[in-house]
Amino acid sequence: MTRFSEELRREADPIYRAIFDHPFVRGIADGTLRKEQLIHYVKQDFEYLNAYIRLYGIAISKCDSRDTMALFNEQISFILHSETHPHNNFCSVAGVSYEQLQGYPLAPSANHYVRHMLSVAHAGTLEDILAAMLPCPWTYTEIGAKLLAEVKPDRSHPFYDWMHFYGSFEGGITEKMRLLLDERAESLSPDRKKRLTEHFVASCRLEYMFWDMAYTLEEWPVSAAQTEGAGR
Ligand SMILES: Cc1ncc(CN)c(N)n1
Repeated sequence: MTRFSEELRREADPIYRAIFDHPFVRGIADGTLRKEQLIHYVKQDFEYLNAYIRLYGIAISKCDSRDTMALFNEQISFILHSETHPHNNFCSVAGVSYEQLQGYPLAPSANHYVRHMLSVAHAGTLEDILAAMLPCPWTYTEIGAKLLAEVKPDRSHPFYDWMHFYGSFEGGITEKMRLLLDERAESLSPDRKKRLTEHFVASCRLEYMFWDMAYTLEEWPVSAAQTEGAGR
């Protein structure tokens, strides 16, 4: 029997392929990204990952098993203590400190992505949350694996650390989230599965837009009079 998550992946395949071909991802492969693009990405991704930690918090509040609570708790630690490495890789190539890039407001596409996941999480069940959160690790796992296989970077490549970090995700959190979702999807109606597919596809589209936002240095077209706070 085809896994439900396999059906999701198939549905979103054109979006995955567009992400692999996106100029930001190609720029990681060939090391040609500009300093401003790396800086914009890190500013936005720092806030995005803060929101992702909050999503795990909401997911924990909707869990019925200790094992799943423990998994989400571990993932919060992973973001706090390990997912800083790829950010530090971009910062060192851009020649800026990580601390300088923290606390900025979310740009339109990043804001859209975060709002999408948070609204699904607040209104939905654990399977709604898993469907909306899954493209985050899944697309990066595939990008990392593809870039490692294609570029075979040596230590002199500026994004060696980034590629190795995400290229070694395989079988980790993506597979664990898929198993949780597949297990729960077995008892769901076709209408509920359709809804989960919509959450998943929307997050895949927003992954694409996040790369585009970083590449084009997307900002709000008009600024506000007051100093804006972080992307909460
Ligand atoms: C936008 C985004 N998507 C996914 C990942 C990988 N956790 C990330 N750091 N940022």
